[in-house]
Amino acid sequence: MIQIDGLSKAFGGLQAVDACSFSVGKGRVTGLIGPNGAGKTTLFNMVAGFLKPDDGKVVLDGEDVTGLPGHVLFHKGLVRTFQIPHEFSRMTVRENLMVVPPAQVGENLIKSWLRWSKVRAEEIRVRHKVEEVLDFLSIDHLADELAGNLSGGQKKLLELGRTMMTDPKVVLLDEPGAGVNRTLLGKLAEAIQRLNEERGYTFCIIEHDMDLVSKLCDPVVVMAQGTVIAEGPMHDIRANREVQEAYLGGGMSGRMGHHHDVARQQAAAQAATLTPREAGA
Ligand SMILES: Nc1ncnc2c1ncn2[C@@H]1O[C@H](COP(=O)(O)OP(=O)(O)OP(=O)(O)O)[C@@H](O)[C@H]1O
Repeated sequence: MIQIDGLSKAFGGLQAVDACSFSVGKGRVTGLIGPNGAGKTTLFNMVAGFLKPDDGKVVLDGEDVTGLPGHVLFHKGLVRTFQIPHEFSRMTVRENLMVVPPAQVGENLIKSWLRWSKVRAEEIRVRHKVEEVLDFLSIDHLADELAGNLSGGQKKLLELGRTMMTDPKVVLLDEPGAGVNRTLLGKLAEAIQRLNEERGYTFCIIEHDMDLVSKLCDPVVVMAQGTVIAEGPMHDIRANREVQEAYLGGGMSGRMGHHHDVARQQAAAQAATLTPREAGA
């Protein structure tokens, strides 16, 4: 689905992403993990068209899309979720879904604004879609709530809902689990799983919560210092010595020190330890 080939990006003297290559397979949920500062977000920004790579290629469904801007990729079915913009917090959940532009918008639709019947038909289609998304994510009860009043986890569900409005082919999720309580985390994970299994969505997910990664992602790609150091099922990744060293060595000190938080440190510690189940106990 997406081939990332030798992608590189430097910021001044810092090589944030360094000849990074891997694939995101169609119909899979690929996890992207690695210590703080490994280059994951920078890589995502290049794949989603928000940052121009210095070198390398991004191929989407056989088409070279390197350096194409985000809105062009969006129309090709590749979307990246973003936090709900500040100014949308005073709109309701339903309104937040209504205003997502359809991915296939083109001149026809713009012209059609002159033709009342087509406008009506489009509005009815969008309204149906909104109700369907609210129902799928079990957030119908929040439809008239202001987005600004939602909890962290509810906001993530709404972000996923906004993505669903565009019927994407491949979705890049940047830390869907961050700041989400356990109950909503289960709901979010289930929604991602169902979108993948029932609707064929392909996902690539950056995540620090290793439980969530084990539950959702196969394969898992590990980045450290801008390159891919391991790739495979989570079970193998946890046992991989180079991965353990990346987390315990550079990961928690030195160049990576731009932000630390407890969850990330726990995730790093977790990645380096076999759970009893995985150790065969
Ligand atoms: N716009 C920028 N200008 C300068 N340096 C940057 C910029 N964006 C990222 N970096 C640096 O590039 C390196 C990779 O950062 P990136 O955010 O991609 O890592 P990450 O793996 O996503 O980390 P985290 O898990 O902490 O979010 C870091 O050292 C970071 O400080």
